[in-house]
Amino acid sequence: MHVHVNAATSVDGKLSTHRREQVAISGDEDFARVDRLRAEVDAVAVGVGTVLADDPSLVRHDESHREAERGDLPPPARVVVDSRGRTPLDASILDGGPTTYLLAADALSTERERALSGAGATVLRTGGASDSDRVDIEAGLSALADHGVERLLVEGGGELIFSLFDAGLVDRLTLYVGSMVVGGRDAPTLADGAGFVEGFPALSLAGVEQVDDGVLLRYDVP
Ligand SMILES: NC(=O)c1ccc[n+]([C@@H]2O[C@H](COP(=O)([O-])OP(=O)(O)OC[C@H]3O[C@@H](n4cnc5c(N)ncnc54)[C@H](OP(=O)(O)O)[C@@H]3O)[C@@H](O)[C@H]2O)c1
Ligand SMILES: Nc1nc(=O)c(N)c(NC[C@H](O)[C@H](O)[C@H](O)COP(=O)(O)O)[nH]1
Repeated sequence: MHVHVNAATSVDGKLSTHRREQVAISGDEDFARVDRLRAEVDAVAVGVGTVLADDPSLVRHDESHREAERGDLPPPARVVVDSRGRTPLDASILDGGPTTYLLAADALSTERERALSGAGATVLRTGGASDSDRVDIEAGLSALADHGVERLLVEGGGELIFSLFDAGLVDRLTLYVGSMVVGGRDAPTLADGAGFVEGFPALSLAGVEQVDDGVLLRYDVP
């Protein structure tokens, strides 16, 4: 599976405020670029932290490119990495649009699984990671591959992005750096989790361009 991570940070590397409230870091041009990226993939994923903070729908907003970019392909599926089923039953991601896969661990109760399935989620239990109750991310991506997902766009947040780097599963990173300072030692950053102390993932810079009043950085991950 090809995994493309896309996110937007402030110049000080923050994804949002210390209150974990969504900040529009991208401008119109960058949000339109993300919309086009969604057209190139089979599924768009976030962690449940992002669902709880931002309530994204992860659908394409501008369908005008769809014919040229996706042909007859169905709209991209949505994915939430959500060990215990914390996704609210009325979340926008469960709006009855494209398929929404919920990658869950053993910590998901059968009662909550039933409720989420009833609300429209396709629950894929992938077991727990060996060191936590969380979703085993490698097993989760394999389960998605079994459902035909070959190209995955991950839109955050920092916990999920760290786990993907930690597991060596990121193929490409596009990072929009908006010209603002958010600050806050507890504000989410591009890669949170436990952090690395050695074996830092090395990226290969593949492009730099100005978008809106910020900078778009493109990296390949060798
Ligand atoms: N600027 C941007 O581009 C951007 C993009 C996205 C989000 N955001 C911001 O980022 C914040 C949310 O980020 P976040 O880091 O808190 O949340 P996140 O990465 O979206 O979700 C993290 C949660 O996913 C679940 N999870 C399950 N298995 C996991 C695994 N193997 N690895 C990592 N997580 C796993 C965990 O909850 P359980 O243990 O309950 O399963 C974990 O707490 C919000 O403030 C949002 O506004 C900004
Ligand atoms: N590219 C980008 N720039 C930002 O400034 C920002 N705050 C996000 N945040 C990611 C957000 O949490 C969601 O993943 C979707 O970008 C919103 O999804 P909708 O289109 O509302 O469904 N993403």
